[in-house]
Amino acid sequence: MPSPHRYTGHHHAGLTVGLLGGSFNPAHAGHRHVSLYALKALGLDRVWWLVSPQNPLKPRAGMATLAERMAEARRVAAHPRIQPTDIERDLGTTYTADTLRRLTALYPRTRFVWLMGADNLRQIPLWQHWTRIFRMVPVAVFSRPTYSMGALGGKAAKRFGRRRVDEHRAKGLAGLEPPAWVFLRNPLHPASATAIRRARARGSQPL
Ligand SMILES: Nc1ncnc2c1ncn2[C@@H]1O[C@H](COP(=O)(O)OP(=O)(O)OP(=O)(O)O)[C@@H](O)[C@H]1O
Ligand SMILES: O=C(O)c1ccc[n+]([C@@H]2O[C@H](COP(=O)([O-])O)[C@@H](O)[C@H]2O)c1
Repeated sequence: MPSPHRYTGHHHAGLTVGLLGGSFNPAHAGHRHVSLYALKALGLDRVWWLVSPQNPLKPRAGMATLAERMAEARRVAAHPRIQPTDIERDLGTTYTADTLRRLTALYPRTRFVWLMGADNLRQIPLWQHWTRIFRMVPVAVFSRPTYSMGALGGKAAKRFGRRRVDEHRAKGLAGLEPPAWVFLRNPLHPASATAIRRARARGSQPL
């Protein structure tokens, strides 16, 4: 199957696509776990893993090449509906607000949902034009060990508090007018890329 960005808009007519942006340095079972949960809970047709050329807030040191991260993401995804893509490289975007503006223009009939872990809900007020992200597409946030409480008490959750929908409406989220977001009570998954990098540096398995 070709990578998603080589499709043209009309092939995507009517599809509902979750976008999981990340450094994927490296991809791990946690990414796969939340993607499978999102496919089901949100009724998505696809999840695209947007393997970021470079997170604007993360150091370049220790970042594997995009080609290496893509290759590992393909191995880890191993599911026909989970599609790693380096489309941000082709679009020339690193800021999520820019990526979403370009994707929604390129695929006008596709319904996109932005997916992220609770750590990023906490951090998103530091992203460029972050409120535009909430105004462009519905957002689904995954529970993640240690982060969920802090995220729900954070600035983004408060700012868009009145636009939060209950999880029992998660299936309809993609069809709601943004801003609309849901906090998913998915089973927790402990994997983290930081832990994997540390373990690899020590030559051991992550705990
Ligand atoms: N175990 C997990 N549970 C829930 N969400 C996760 C999990 N791992 C990653 N995510 C989410 O997936 C997206 C991409 O994650 P990313 O590639 O940054 O991995 P990471 O493990 O958070 O990396 P790092 O430790 O380097 O920050 C982010 O929105 C992140 O919150
Ligand atoms: O737009 C921004 O300013 C911005 C700042 C930090 C992170 N992001 C995006 O957030 C997603 C998660 O990044 P990461 O590195 O935590 O996996 C990824 O798609 C990044 O491009 C975006």
